Formats: sequence, structure tokens, C-alpha cells
Amino acid sequence: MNQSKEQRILNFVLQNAVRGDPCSVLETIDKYCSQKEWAMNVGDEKGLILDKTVEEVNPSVALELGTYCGYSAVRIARLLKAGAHLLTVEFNPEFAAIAKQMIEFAGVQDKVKLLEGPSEEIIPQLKKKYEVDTLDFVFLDHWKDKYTPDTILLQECNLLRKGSVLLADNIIVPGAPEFLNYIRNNPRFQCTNYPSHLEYMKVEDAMEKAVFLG
Ligand SMILES: C[C@H](C[C@H]1O[C@@H](n2cnc3c(N)ncnc32)[C@H](O)[C@@H]1O)NC(=O)c1cc(-c2ccc(F)cc2)cc(O)c1O
Ligand SMILES: [Mg+2]
Repeated sequence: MNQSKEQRILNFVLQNAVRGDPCSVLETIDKYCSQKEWAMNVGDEKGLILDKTVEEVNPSVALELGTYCGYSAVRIARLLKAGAHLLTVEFNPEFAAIAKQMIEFAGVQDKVKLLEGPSEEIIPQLKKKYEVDTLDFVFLDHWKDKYTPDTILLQECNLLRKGSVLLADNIIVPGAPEFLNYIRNNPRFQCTNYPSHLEYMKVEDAMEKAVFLG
């Protein structure tokens, strides 16, 4: 049975990146996806915005919705301080299996917990089952029409505290218009827009940062 694109990306990393070196894994994925096959990783340009936000927040507990191949999980985990960890949620079992291997090859598996299942089921389990108190940082990168319901769910589950930072990918492409409307008109969030480009393309995209005001 011929391989999936995601399996080809993983194989290219296993054959060309340096085991245990997260930067090498990120560079190798970016090389493959810009030169050979496009894929929906946050990529190197928007990745810099993600880096700066993670460094600014310096989270102890971070959540990512939409792991895909694990590119942004590796990107976030490589910046986490000792004792900090990332919970990343992916509901497609094939993608989750690829991401698990990507995270382990990069050597960040001790900082990342990959949770397989839909975000709407996992978010309500974070406190009791995954011993989360509150989240310092949330990266929204899953189905774009899930950004709003899951942001509401995070609040209902008391997972946000004053100063929790949300960062959402793909504000322009594929676009998250209802999320933008919700979050920018919600007095409990302070929003900042970061214009950028769609990963590996000259197409305009943007990220939106939203700080929860409590
Ligand atoms: C949605 C995907 C990312 C992943 O999210 C998982 N997922 C979903 N819903 C849930 C859930 N409810 N719970 C857990 N996981 C969940 C899924 O299985 C994918 O692996 N991301 C995108 O679709 C995406 C698409 C584009 C894009 C841009 C231009 C084009 F012409 C075509 C595509 C760019 C991007 O930057 C993306 O991020
Ligand atoms: Mg994305």
C-alpha cells in the first residue's frame, strides 16, 4: 500500500535529520515541505511568531490543539524550561502515530504528552485525568471552526487564568472568521494580530494572540 505524505515526511526526517536535535528536525521538515511536498505545518515564518510568544509566556503547562505531524509540538517543546510540559491533541490516529515518532526522534518526548482524540472530549478531561490546574499557553491549530467552541469550552472548564495566552494559526487561510469575531468582541480577551504568510507559500496569512484577562 503506497505511503502517505505524512509517512514520507517522517521518513525524510529519520534519514536526514540529527536524532535528538529538535532544530535539525524542524529544518528538515521545512526543507521537505518547501521543496518536495507542501504540508500544513506552521512552518518557519509563522514558527518564529510561535517561538517569540512561547519565549514571552515561558509556560509551565502548554496545550496544543491539532498536532498533525508534530512540527509545532517539537517547536514548542524545544523552548520549554525544565519541568514544563506540552499536552498536544490529535484525533487522526495515522497523524498521531507519525507525530509520536517525530517527537521521539527529536528527543523532546519527556516534555510532550500526545493525547489521541477529539479536543472537545479531551479538554473536559484535562483537570481530573491529566492533572492540569490551569493552562499558561494554548496553540490553536486544529479545524478552524473548532477554535471558538473550544475557547468557550476552555473557559467553562476553568482552564484559563488571568494572563493565559492563546495563539491561533490560520486567521486568513483557511481562515477563522467566526473565531476572530468572537475573540475580538469579547472584553475578557486582549487581542493582537500578527500578519505573516501561509507556510511555504507567498499567500498572506496571520496569527492572532489573545490574552485572557480573567
Ligand atoms: C486541522 C489541521 C491540523 C490537524 O488538526 C487535527 N484536528 C482537527 N480537528 C481536531 C479536533 N477536534 N481534535 C483534535 N485534532 C483535530 C487534524 O487531524 C489535523 O491533523 N490543520 C489544517 O487543516 C490546516 C490547513 C491549512 C491549509 C491552508 C491552505 C490550503 F489550501 C489547505 C490547507 C493550513 C494550516 O496551517 C492548517 O493548520
Ligand atoms: Mg495551521
